Amino acid sequence: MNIPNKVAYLGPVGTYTHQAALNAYEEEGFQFEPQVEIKSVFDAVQNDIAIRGVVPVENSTNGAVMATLDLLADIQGRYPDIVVCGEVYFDVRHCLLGRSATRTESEWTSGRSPQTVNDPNAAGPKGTPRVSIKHIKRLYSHPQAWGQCTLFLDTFLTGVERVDTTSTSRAAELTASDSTGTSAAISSLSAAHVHGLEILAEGIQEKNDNKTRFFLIKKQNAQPSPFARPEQSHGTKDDYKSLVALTVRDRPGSLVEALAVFRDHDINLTSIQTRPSGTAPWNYTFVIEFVGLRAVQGGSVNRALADLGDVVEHVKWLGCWHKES
Ligand SMILES: O=C(O)C(=O)C[C@]1(C(=O)O)C=C[C@@H](O)C=C1
Repeated sequence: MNIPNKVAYLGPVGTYTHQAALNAYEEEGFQFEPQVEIKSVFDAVQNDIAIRGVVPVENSTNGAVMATLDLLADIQGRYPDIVVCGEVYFDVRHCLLGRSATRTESEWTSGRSPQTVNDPNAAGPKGTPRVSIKHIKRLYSHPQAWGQCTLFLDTFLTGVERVDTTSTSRAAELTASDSTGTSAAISSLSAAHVHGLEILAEGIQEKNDNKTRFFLIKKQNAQPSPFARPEQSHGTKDDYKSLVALTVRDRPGSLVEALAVFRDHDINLTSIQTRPSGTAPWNYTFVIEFVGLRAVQGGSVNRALADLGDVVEHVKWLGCWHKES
């Protein structure tokens, strides 16, 4: 029998999402399938190519990952079955990866590492380049990473062209393919190894406690997988979080009415993100996360969902999961 056991993640190998996916599922015998963009992870899960997906949703320094919120809110109805079934927090420690100016072209192509890479004494103060980076003319990274490294970029790489990439590991891949050695990527230690790049600077993110939260997604009502741990088998309802996306009617007080439903059912909200709904200019979708577990029948979450149905224009259930912090 062909048992689906694939986990789709934002690739290529070496992204932070890949590392989060390994943390979540490595022990369970899954196969890991890199995807080019966050949307492709949703496509793979919706189309049964993968049984689980892993996507970034929020960074502690730079805020929400808009692409993920928009795909979850799914205004075009392309992902009707996708729900969140878990979360993973991952410490994000960015590096500047590239080639040092002192290396000759033949050293770059032979893959020989210069001393700076493995020399523990080579690192200067936190975030300071280990070698001269004056030769860097182009920087690649995922847009989320720019906002996590503002101080480093403003201090050492001001005025250098920035090119957005679909992920930080893709940024490292593009840097590795630049034979002039004048490109650099903001990426991970793991991507440095995967793409054979030097670590020009390490720990260049603004905050020491920089973390990204990732969502684990699946299809609602998917058959339980023999590979996945049961997701809702432990703790009380306060150990779970739930997610909905809603649009309210265009009239005074409509958002207040929606929020009052959560209060009336004693439900504690943990975040509200606002996104353009896509239906008309200045019309918004609210992605709302709260403490609570949705029971099969009854319970405060089901009662709140029923009441929300009476006061909002549209509400989409987006899943519940055991909270990890
Ligand atoms: O590009 C990666 O490596 C990713 O996994 C994506 C992502 C994100 O979108 O937030 C994940 C962690 C970091 O915050 C930067 C980028």
